[in-house]
Amino acid sequence: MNIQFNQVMPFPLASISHGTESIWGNSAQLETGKKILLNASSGKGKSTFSLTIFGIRKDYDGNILYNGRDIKTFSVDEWVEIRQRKISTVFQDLQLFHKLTVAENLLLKNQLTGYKTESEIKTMLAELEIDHKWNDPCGLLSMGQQQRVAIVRSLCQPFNWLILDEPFSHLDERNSLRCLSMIDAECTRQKAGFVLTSLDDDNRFSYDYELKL
Ligand SMILES: Nc1ncnc2c1ncn2[C@@H]1O[C@H](COP(=O)(O)OP(=O)(O)OP(=O)(O)O)[C@@H](O)[C@H]1O
Repeated sequence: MNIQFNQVMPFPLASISHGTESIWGNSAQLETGKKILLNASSGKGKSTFSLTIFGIRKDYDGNILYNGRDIKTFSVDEWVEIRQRKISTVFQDLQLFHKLTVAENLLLKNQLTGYKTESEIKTMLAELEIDHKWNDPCGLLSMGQQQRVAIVRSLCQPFNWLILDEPFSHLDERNSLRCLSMIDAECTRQKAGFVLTSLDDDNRFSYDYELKL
């Protein structure tokens, strides 16, 4: 699924200056299957980008097209289908249910499409060294552990695009690399692309290209 940004300018960002390379106010293409770094300093709109592309924020001029269709024209049912099968996300606030256990958070998501088996989900947790938290409420996990749960949850569905908003901000280098490798493997398996937003350049991975805000 191609995603096209045409002269998109979120209202809160209209009054600050953006470089000629910025997505904001220009044209930009997210090409099917590409692995993209979106690098921008604090306050330039990384979270705004993630919420806008997912149809949660609509306060912008210009338009965003999925395969040529303006996302502002999608019905509620179409958004349900897109969010279950086309685009997966890890937002900065993670959006985990704090009172539910790790198992409940993951299985609740997974049962929408039955994409993974329980054993596959446990294997992913084990690879990220949080399988021992299976029965613990998410609210009692450290922020880095919660980030890892949210990353695993984002992989428990089919998708064409994975949007990750600063997903490693609480993770050490070793865990960041493990997560990156898991994300890369799942995207490759699904022939999907991802956009990973970051405050800095990231030389740990060979991204297909970089976008700026
Ligand atoms: N819902 C909103 N209504 C009005 N202004 C907003 C809204 N959300 C964000 N902003 C403003 O838009 C600008 C960009 O915010 P955003 O959170 O997208 O930046 P960011 O690049 O993700 O920042 P950080 O790296 O610090 O997380 C900020 O000035 C913020 O105050």
